[in-house]
Amino acid sequence: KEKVAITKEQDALMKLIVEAYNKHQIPQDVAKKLLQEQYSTEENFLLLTEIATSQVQVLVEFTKNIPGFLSLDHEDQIALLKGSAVEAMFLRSAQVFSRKMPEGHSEVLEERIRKSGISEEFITPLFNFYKSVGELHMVLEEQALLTAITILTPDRPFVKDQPAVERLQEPMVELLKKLCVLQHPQEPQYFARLLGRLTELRTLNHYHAEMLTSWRVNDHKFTPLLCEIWDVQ
Ligand SMILES: Cc1cccc(C)c1Nc1c(-c2c(F)cccc2F)nc2cccc(C)n12
Repeated sequence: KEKVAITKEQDALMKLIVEAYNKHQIPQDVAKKLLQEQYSTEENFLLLTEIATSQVQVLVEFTKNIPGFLSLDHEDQIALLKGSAVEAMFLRSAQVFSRKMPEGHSEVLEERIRKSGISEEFITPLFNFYKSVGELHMVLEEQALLTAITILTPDRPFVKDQPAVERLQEPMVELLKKLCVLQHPQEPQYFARLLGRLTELRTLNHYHAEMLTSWRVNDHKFTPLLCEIWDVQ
């Protein structure tokens, strides 16, 4: 059985990805509002809009720090960001929700999400996904790599040079595979379970698009950044 070891290059790549992933957190003032503002549906939706906007900013900054991303064709960079934003945000919010939240915050956030005018048909898959990510107990390196792999998905709409994106994604998948073997030796199928989450993520794109439309129909206001990344309004 060959010894699985991380090469020097892989270790350097991992450090870059984790550093980028750690660099950007949701601003503290938004997290503080989570506990202070009152609970009206309007207030909750405004708060979620603020969190979503800061998550898009965090996503853009993280993506720019993925080695090689900025050397891709500029239109492909935009296509990858727009194509992966929902999945990357679900992943990050699932990780924040299931792990990073200070005691009791996740209950408050859950309450606000449930009382923000979002239809039940979206709430259920959202929390099912949060739960399934929480159960994986991913380490930070796995979270950061999985997010980078999601962003570097070659077959997003309008991506012209897919092989160039594959060349960036491939080494990350290889590295994640090794990491899973090293971090979860007693669970040989762990890597497959992680990739299974990516498949589940893709189904959430559909729910998110429906949710955006229903919000627009009810004349909910978004921020310019949310309008830009999801081509609304
Ligand atoms: C921050 C948040 C956390 C949990 C659930 C929700 C609904 C939100 N908020 C939004 C999300 C979103 C996200 F930011 C992360 C995960 C899944 C998401 F649906 N997308 C959007 C798009 C327009 C407006 C908002 C309020 N919004």
